[in-house]
Amino acid sequence: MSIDAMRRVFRHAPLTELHADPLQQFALWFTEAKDSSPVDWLEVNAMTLCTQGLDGFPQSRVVLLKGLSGTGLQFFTNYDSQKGQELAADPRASLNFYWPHLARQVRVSGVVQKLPRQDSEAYFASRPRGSQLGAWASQQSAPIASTAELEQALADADARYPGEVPCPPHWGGYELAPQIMEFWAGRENRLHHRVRYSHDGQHWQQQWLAP
Ligand SMILES: Cc1cc2nc3c(=O)[nH]c(=O)nc-3n(C[C@H](O)[C@H](O)[C@H](O)COP(=O)(O)O)c2cc1C
Ligand SMILES: Cc1ncc(COP(=O)(O)O)c(C=O)c1O
Repeated sequence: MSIDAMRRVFRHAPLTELHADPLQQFALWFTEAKDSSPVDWLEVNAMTLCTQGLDGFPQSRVVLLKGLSGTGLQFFTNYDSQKGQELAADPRASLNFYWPHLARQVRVSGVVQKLPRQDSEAYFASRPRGSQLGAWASQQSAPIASTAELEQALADADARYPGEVPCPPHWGGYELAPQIMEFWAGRENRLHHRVRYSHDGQHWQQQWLAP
């Protein structure tokens, strides 16, 4: 099939009975996405994180949602990475989830803050040893001469930490506290349902948008 002929007709559930709190609405949709996933390789917690590049160009990449609190969405990364440097310069960011099996999209924008150190350390301690060593071995986003360099750095970290692997100081989590969240449900004739929540400083307001 040619690229231009590729399209799906969405016949999924309409948007109804939205929770007053968008993070609670998100939790409901996330559970549905997880529980209805048709294949085990679909990472329903994968989300596109968009930041403002230091040169002004938007930058995006996929990260994994690793926690949901009453105040925001959490992910973990290298604080010295490109995204880490961008978030240090401008903490405003957006997240996007697309769950194709439900024809649902969630769009979030807000401000990130680093998680408390003990939360990052606790999450790091739960990761497999190989991933922990990888966090020491990789200066994420820095140029490298070859992948052999990475393998050597992994072996060095393995030798340095024969027991427990500590959380690198440059590694940890962020929480994005939403200011705007949009819930999108794919519908027939491209007349999708969209509801945008925005926070007026005190309350969440809901607004339907044209698709
Ligand atoms: C499915 C998937 C999940 C990923 N999850 C993470 C993650 O949680 N944290 C992370 O640092 N990188 C993750 N990555 C790698 C990032 O997409 C990205 O390549 C890396 O963080 C470097 O981005 P940066 O140079 O913009 O900082 C993931 C990639 C994919 C495809
Ligand atoms: C480089 C990197 N860091 C962190 C993560 C977050 O996931 P985990 O903590 O499960 O490895 C990922 C996931 O793909 C990743 O690629």
